[in-house]
Amino acid sequence: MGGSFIDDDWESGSASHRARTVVLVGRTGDGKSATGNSILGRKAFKSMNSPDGITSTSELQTAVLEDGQIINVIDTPGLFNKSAEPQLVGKEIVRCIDMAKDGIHAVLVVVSLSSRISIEEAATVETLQKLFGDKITKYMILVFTGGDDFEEDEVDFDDYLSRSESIKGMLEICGNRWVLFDNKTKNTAKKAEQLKQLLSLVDDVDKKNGGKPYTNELFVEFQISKAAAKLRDQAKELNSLEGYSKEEKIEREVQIYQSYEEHLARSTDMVETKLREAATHELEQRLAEEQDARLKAEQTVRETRAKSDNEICELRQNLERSQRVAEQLKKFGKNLGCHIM
Ligand SMILES: Nc1nc2c(ncn2[C@@H]2O[C@H](COP(=O)(O)OP(=O)(O)OP(=O)(O)O)[C@@H](O)[C@H]2O)c(=O)[nH]1
Repeated sequence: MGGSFIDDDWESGSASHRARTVVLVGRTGDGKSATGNSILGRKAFKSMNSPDGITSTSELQTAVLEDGQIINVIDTPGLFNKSAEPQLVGKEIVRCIDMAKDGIHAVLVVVSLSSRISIEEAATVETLQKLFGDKITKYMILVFTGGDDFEEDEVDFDDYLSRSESIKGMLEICGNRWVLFDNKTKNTAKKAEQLKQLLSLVDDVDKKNGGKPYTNELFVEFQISKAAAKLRDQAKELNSLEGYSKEEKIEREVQIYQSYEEHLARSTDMVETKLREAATHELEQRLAEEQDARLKAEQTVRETRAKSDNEICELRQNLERSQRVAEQLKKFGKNLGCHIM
């Protein structure tokens, strides 16, 4: 795991040499690790091509780009897969926050074009929004992987984007910031161009957010737990301090350790609670949609039944009318002396 490389230029706002941290999120297998490797210019993250390629825990890697910019890239497991356990997701998010330390400059939502873009991809964006608030959407950039497949099929990409309701929804949330990536290309000019486009979007995000990376109360809570961790480490030095009894040193060490554990547990609890709220909200929303659909279906059945009742009634009236006419005709025929069936 690397660190965050904030240097002196950071405060003065010089974009050229300050470190920026981007986080890759998305469904398992959508190309997060491959995109991370394209950004870093080396095979730093294991991609699915390798036998143990499924990312199981978040990882940070750093690169110095050609123009001297330092970029920290955090690769994450499929945090928002439907099967993901909230408890594990909570721990992973806390781990990410630990790695991002000073905040996140952009959230790269990776979406593969080779699989059908589904509700699950849209859910990634929505869950992030529910978990971290609307503010996070100002940092989001959609990265579509599988650009090579698109070129082969000669499909117009803008047209493709406008045809999918899921994509349109995601684009709207992400402020229409997107880039198409081909992680398979060997063409150096193409590699450089797609990276340039992505970094330019990161620049836009940075400017729009006044150069402030994303942080929230979780980061604050985590910073406190980090401070407590520092104290815990310092506690080891207590032994060398003069003027304290052995009991006092042990008591202080226990206090410091507990403080660290409590803050860490609080950060994890906060994430878990938020995740559960998001899941409950989603469930409630789905139930409401289902109820709505059921009510509409019942209404349609009622209307259809009422319509058919009317039709039956009308048919019956027509039949009675025809019978009456037939009776009259019969009488009329008798009067005339001919036989009508
Ligand atoms: N053709 C093509 N394949 C890609 C592209 N990007 C990624 N892939 C492939 O998609 C598969 C999944 O890529 P990964 O980078 O491992 O996906 P991931 O999202 O990191 O998956 P996890 O680590 O399991 O969460 C691999 O076989 C990649 O080679 C791309 O732009 N084009």
